[in-house]
Amino acid sequence: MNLTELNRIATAMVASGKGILAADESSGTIKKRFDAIGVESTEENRRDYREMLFRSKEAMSQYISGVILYDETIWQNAADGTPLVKLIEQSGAIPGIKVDEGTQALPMCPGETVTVGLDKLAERLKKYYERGARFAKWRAVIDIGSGTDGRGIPSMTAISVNAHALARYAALCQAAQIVPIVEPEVLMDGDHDIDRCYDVTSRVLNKTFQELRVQRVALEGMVLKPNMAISGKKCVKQASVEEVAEKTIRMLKACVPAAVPGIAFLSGGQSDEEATAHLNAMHKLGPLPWGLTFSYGRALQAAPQKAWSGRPENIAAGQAAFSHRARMNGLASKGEWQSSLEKKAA
Ligand SMILES: O=P(O)(O)OC[C@H]1O[C@](O)(COP(=O)(O)O)[C@@H](O)[C@@H]1O
Repeated sequence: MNLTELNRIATAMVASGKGILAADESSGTIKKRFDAIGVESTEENRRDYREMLFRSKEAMSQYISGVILYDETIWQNAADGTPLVKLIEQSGAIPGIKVDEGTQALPMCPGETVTVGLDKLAERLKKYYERGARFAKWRAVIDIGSGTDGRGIPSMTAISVNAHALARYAALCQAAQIVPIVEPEVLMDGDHDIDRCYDVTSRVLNKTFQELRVQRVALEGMVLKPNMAISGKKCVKQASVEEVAEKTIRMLKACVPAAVPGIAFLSGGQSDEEATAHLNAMHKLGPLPWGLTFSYGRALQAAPQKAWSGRPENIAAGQAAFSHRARMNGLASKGEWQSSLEKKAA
């Protein structure tokens, strides 16, 4: 393992003013997104849509540091035969790959899951590296709620097995000279308040870093992709932007060692503008010990998906919508965003 090189890539992934495009929706998730805009989820439509994003010159060259791909996409070529990975590289961004294989029900823990995909991972990573991937991603999913048997979740069992798998994955990545994005997502579904999210996320992060240490993962060669400390979607009292920023930074400072080069948030179902405003507000609380940016899926893609709607004549509009969101988030990653910039563009 060349840790200097892993650290160089991890640092580039969270460079100031840039962030990560999460375009790694699995087949089920992209179908849901396409259903919402009335587009059939065929291999060609998925390719055309993603090609549109990767050919968005302004967004890709100025505001996007890296792109997380799904297995299908990393092997796909653009309509003119250029591998999509090459389009990303040519724009100056780093290609990455989602390597988890989704979740499975966790035995003895009703309503909870464990993320799978460790079998043969070493061999898969080798092939992805040869294809150009320089980082990878694995998402663990932790739910907050009463649980199907009323005992309350998450259980320590779910937190522990997911942290163990994340660390196993991260160690395999580093051995393959690939930077692991470690993503323990605490879902914002439910009616819990921000303080419950803060407590659960803190437990999850602490356990994850404990496992990373036990399994000898070099913290200097990884990126963390966490959720923010935020109110559940159905919570009657929604925390303000300032409260989300203040509690998220307090939580991360308590749980994430400064040796980690960067943190890149998931958007988790926040609206586009909320996700931008929260990241921006956090930068007002600096200086921070790590790079802090976005790795958004929905909050970067909802607008371009709508503008495109599967029509070739809408490609320019889709790219303009993507470039706008990328620019807004790029500014937020420096604390330089203002809501008036959104209105101006509209
Ligand atoms: O399709 P999956 O595997 O459920 O992944 C869901 C998505 O969640 C993410 O981790 C975060 O996306 P969001 O910003 O939309 O929450 C993406 O990288 C990924 O595409």
